[in-house]
Amino acid sequence: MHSFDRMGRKVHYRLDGPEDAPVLVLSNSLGTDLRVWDAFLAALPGQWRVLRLDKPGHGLSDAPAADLTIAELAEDIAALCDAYGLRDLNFVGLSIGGMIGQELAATRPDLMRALVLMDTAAKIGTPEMWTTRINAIRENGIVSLEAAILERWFVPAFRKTDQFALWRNMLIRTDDFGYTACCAAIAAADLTESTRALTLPVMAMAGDQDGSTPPDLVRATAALCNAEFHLIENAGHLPCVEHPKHTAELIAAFFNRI
Ligand SMILES: O=C(O)CC1=CCC(=O)O1
Repeated sequence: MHSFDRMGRKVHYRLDGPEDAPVLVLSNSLGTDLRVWDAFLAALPGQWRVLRLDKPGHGLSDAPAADLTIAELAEDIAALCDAYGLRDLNFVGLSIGGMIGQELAATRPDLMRALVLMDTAAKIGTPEMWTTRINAIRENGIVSLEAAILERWFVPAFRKTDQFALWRNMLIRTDDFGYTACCAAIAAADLTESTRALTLPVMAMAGDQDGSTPPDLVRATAALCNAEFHLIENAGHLPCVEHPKHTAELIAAFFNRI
């Protein structure tokens, strides 16, 4: 368990695996912490030096003092990579984590080797949609939206498993301000032009039942940067949780092939 200081707030991160292994960076979605990758990592073929971190107000990281931007969230990762001398990143970004990956690929191409966009897009939703969500959370807390969020995250069969209650706990224990600060970052971001200009290898995937970033939205972002696209069947917004083995094998094969 480690932390580093960024603009007066502590960022929780983990760096695991052999120092000489290829570097894998895993960037989480809104309302999840770095445990969203646990089953995926257990199923991942090969050896990797794995960096994971909690966004502000998520997991064990301090909440931010103000709204965030995707650029600031990307700088958190870049600062950590610079501090450790991590280069040639194989980056997997889930949802807002994928926006952070697109931003990093555009602004710090010296760091990046390849990018996987998991259930994400160059632009997610509309500013009005995010403002509605932010206001609802400010008034009534994240608990007031949990049912709708969890329906987008998981398919009905997964919502009947024992695990489901634990993922719900992760979501509702997210700091309300940390969550809305990240919503504000998504609301303000349109990465279409910078993603269109990317030249690194990109693979995209989406759960067939993802209610947050539906397959057609992810396909459209994949088309911007000539990414191959994979549809994950019987999956919602978090296919690394619902199908850890399948997604881990697809991603390892991509990083090993390019
Ligand atoms: O709709 C949700 O809550 C899921 C989501 C959208 C962006 C993100 O990171 O997660």
